[in-house]
Amino acid sequence: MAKTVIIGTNHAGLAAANAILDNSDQEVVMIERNENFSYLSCGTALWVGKQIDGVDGLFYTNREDFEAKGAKVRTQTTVESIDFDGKVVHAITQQGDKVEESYDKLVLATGSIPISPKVPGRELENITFMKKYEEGQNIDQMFENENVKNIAVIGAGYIGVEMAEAAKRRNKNVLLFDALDRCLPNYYDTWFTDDMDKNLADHGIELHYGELVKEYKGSDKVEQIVTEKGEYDVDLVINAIGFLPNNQLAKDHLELFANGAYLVDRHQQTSDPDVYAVGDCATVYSNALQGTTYIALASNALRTGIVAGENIAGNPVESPGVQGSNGISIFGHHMVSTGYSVESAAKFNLDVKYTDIEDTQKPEFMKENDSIKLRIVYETGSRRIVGAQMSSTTSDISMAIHMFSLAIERQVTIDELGMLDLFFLPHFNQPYNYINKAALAAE
Ligand SMILES: Cc1cc2nc3c(=O)[nH]c(=O)nc-3n(C[C@H](O)[C@H](O)[C@H](O)COP(=O)(O)OP(=O)(O)OC[C@H]3O[C@@H](n4cnc5c(N)ncnc54)[C@H](O)[C@@H]3O)c2cc1C
Ligand SMILES: NC(=O)C1=CN([C@@H]2O[C@H](COP(=O)(O)OP(=O)(O)OC[C@H]3O[C@@H](n4cnc5c(N)ncnc54)[C@H](O)[C@@H]3O)[C@@H](O)[C@H]2O)C=CC1
Repeated sequence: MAKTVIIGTNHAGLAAANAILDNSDQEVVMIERNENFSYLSCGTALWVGKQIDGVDGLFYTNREDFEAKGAKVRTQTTVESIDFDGKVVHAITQQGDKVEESYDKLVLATGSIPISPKVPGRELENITFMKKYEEGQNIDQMFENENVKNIAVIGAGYIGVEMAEAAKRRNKNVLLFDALDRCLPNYYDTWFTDDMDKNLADHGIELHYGELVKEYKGSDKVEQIVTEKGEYDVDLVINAIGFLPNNQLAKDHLELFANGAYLVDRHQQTSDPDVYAVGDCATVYSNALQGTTYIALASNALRTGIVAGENIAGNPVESPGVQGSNGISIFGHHMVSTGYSVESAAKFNLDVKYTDIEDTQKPEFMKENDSIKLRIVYETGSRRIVGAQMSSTTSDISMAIHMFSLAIERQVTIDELGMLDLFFLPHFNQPYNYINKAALAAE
């Protein structure tokens, strides 16, 4: 019987395991360093910000679910090395016992690692990342402590903005830092981030943009951070300046992308045909870019896991590629985006134009009505849609961004979108939907 070993059993590894176990009778061995399975870190800010009742719902499966399907599950076991010629994985348990597993196919699902700022004083206590469940527990306890008053969040990306909101909801003084001059610069244009920055400031979060941390000071625990512009008293620092792929085990054996991610094809196969890579440790194919890139998202982890698992199970499945669709909701202000913003398109050398609309969602006579901002980004020559960004106080916009994701995948042009049949009912939208209106107004 063919045997597959999966290293790392968070979202990507679990999706791959399910796909193999559900579609074949292969032997599957799952190896995971942590004790827990399937921690949805995306719910951390909701949990530590006390918007949901506790952490329990943030785990969606457990080892028993996989053992019931016939998998051998090794938790609290760390893979130390892989013999790619002999096809053997070498691991060590928490008790120090050496473990070996041979394989026919190997799935690398080792995820990502938060980037560590190389700043003096980084070894001090009360400086943390926010990725693992244990880090969430630690932050939750720190928030509970009344002596912990001042929180510095470094990086105003997705994790940083969400953690800033969570800390504020726990009545802390929050200082949010970013190297660039605004929040969420990787996902949205200024037209959107200006609103989010106002939202953050209106809720009492101190914004320190364009301000790099140079040093952490303190005796045992961090007490101050020093930037180019000043010195601030802090009791807790949360570092959130991005992820790097965790390529430790195979970086010397496999072909890598520019940032070190395992380079994979549309079947999730690496440069070694018996080795697949999925989730945050691997590249993705971007339909907006029409090329390979790196986007660390749980949604990508799940889909890439399924693709690898199906292929290993014997069903040749090709990934349709991704758009990097994402969303954020802070103090009731929702923003969603897919593909590229105008700024990020420039970084990837895409020549684009854009069309904007600011409108109410429904006809004016409707009582409950939210305003909506929409920007559609399209390629100058081909006119295919390569991105969209939306913001509103209604979460309905999330459904619209899904349509833009499909439009990018299917290479729909801005002109085709203008005449797209979008229904009208006052409860939902206007006779001329804002999407049609924006597309028709395109240059
Ligand atoms: C706070 C936070 C909020 C987020 N919110 C969202 C969101 O709202 N939406 C979204 O799409 N994405 C979100 N993300 C990103 C998302 O969590 C990641 O993209 C996703 O976890 C990637 O899944 P993965 O399985 O590829 O990797 P990981 O989740 O990194 O899991 C990798 C696993 O491999 C194990 N492992 C690594 N090396 C070894 C080894 N040598 N031996 C054994 N085991 C090993 C690790 O212990 C880990 O369990 C968020 C991330 C964070 C941190
Ligand atoms: N809602 C969602 O979909 C969420 C997704 N995620 C994903 O998890 C991954 C990691 O998230 P983040 O760490 O927030 O990365 P990020 O890429 O979203 O943001 C990192 C931020 O740090 C800033 N930065 C970089 N170096 C810096 C430095 N030295 N000093 C100060 N600022 C610096 C960048 O300008 C950027 O704004 C991302 O891929 C993200 O998309 C995370 C949370 C929520």
